[in-house]
Amino acid sequence: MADSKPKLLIVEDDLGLQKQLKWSYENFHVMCASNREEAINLLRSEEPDVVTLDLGLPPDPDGVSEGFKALDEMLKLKPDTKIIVASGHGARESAMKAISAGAWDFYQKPVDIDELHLIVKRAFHVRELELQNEKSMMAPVDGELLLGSIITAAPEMLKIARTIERVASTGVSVLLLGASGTGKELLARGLHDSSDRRDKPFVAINCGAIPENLLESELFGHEKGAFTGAVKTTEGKIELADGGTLFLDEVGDIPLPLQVKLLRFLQERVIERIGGRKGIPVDVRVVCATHQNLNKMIADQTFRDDLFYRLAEITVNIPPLNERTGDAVLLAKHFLNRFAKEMNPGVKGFSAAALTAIDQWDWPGNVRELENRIKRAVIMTEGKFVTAEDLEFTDDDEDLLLNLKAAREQADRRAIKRAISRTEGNISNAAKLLGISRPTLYDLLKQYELQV
Ligand SMILES: Nc1ncnc2c1ncn2[C@@H]1O[C@H](COP(=O)(O)OP(=O)(O)OP(=O)(O)O)[C@@H](O)[C@H]1O
Repeated sequence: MADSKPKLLIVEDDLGLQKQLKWSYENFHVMCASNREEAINLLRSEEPDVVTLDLGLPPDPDGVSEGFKALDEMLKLKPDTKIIVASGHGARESAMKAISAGAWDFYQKPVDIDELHLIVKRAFHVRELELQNEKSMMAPVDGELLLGSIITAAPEMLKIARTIERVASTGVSVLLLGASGTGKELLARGLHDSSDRRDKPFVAINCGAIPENLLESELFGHEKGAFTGAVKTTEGKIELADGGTLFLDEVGDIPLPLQVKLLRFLQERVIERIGGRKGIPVDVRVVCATHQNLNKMIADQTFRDDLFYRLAEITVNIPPLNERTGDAVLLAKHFLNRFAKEMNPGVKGFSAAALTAIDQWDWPGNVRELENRIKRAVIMTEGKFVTAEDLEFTDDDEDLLLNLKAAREQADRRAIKRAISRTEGNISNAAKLLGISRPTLYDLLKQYELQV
């Protein structure tokens, strides 16, 4: 009968110990090998996820050469196998060497069955997380792709996408309101791509990034010789968008005199280049965005209300990333997938702690911040899994944690990590430093998915 229990391979030449170990693992499908050859055969045929490996195997039972050969061969055959090596008393050096050769963990002989049990269970647990992570990385995100390129599963965003789709083929002007990095430009492009103007240009201009004295020429263009430096006639963004969509980002930054000129264009649909004498008819759909409060600007008379009504026939409020349930993690996986493919193919996913941190972070810079953090982490990480440290969440951000439980967890994690690094990975001493028992420390390591 097929056994669906996780598979554990015990490589041990002491048959008495082999039997004793076999009996102690009821929850796993245990198989045993007494030498390297048997071990490799079982690895090939059974593909166990976790292996415990005694380094002292025949024909070199008192040395470590045969054990290291077995370790190397197994990792070459199946690199994701979690191999836990046993080292003789005082053989810390070979244990370290094994870790640097790719072993997952080590334990010291004589065997403490309970301790080994915890190490084995943790290895299975991590392997399972890796598998889940890999599976979700492979899953296509198309189901969550809206308007061609917007990734979301949050009901608020689904509603926005539906609104945009619905207004896309009408001619109405759309104003997108949202903080920086929330995806305003992406939505504007989505609107263009869903409209019947999709085969014509989509032209974006960030009105806040262009000095006031150049903005008019950027928008309306200029004739040769219109001003010093105007060496040739240049079309403005409005003209370049003819037939298509013009995206005016940070529209609240347009100075008042230019607001008048823009309003005139929207009424008459004709532009005049700077220094030009003839009107040029232009057919564009205008989509605007801003992070500013235009109603307040209207009250302060820094934004014209007649222009506002022209630009904002429909207003869409885009929520910040931290108000879109589940989206931070969804987007993080998407970006990791993309950047890993482009820049660091060895990266397979996030550690569980990193995912928790992503979920809890406030994301003041919204999707742009998320994208940048993930990109940096994928480039910098040294392992297969991006950790919370790789993402550079700093200490001052504690107050952004979700609740007291999360704050306690973070404090626990820090104290445990510190104790472990101070005792150079010695669990017994780390437990003493922390004033807890060794099994409690193992439980915590498991609970927080920390690696020694
Ligand atoms: N839902 C999303 N799915 C995938 N990528 C996204 C999403 N939202 C934003 N992005 C990406 O995040 C980055 C920032 O988005 P975008 O430039 O559209 O934001 P914005 O609100 O226009 O920012 P700003 O106001 O600062 O100009 C872009 O690289 C964009 O592709």
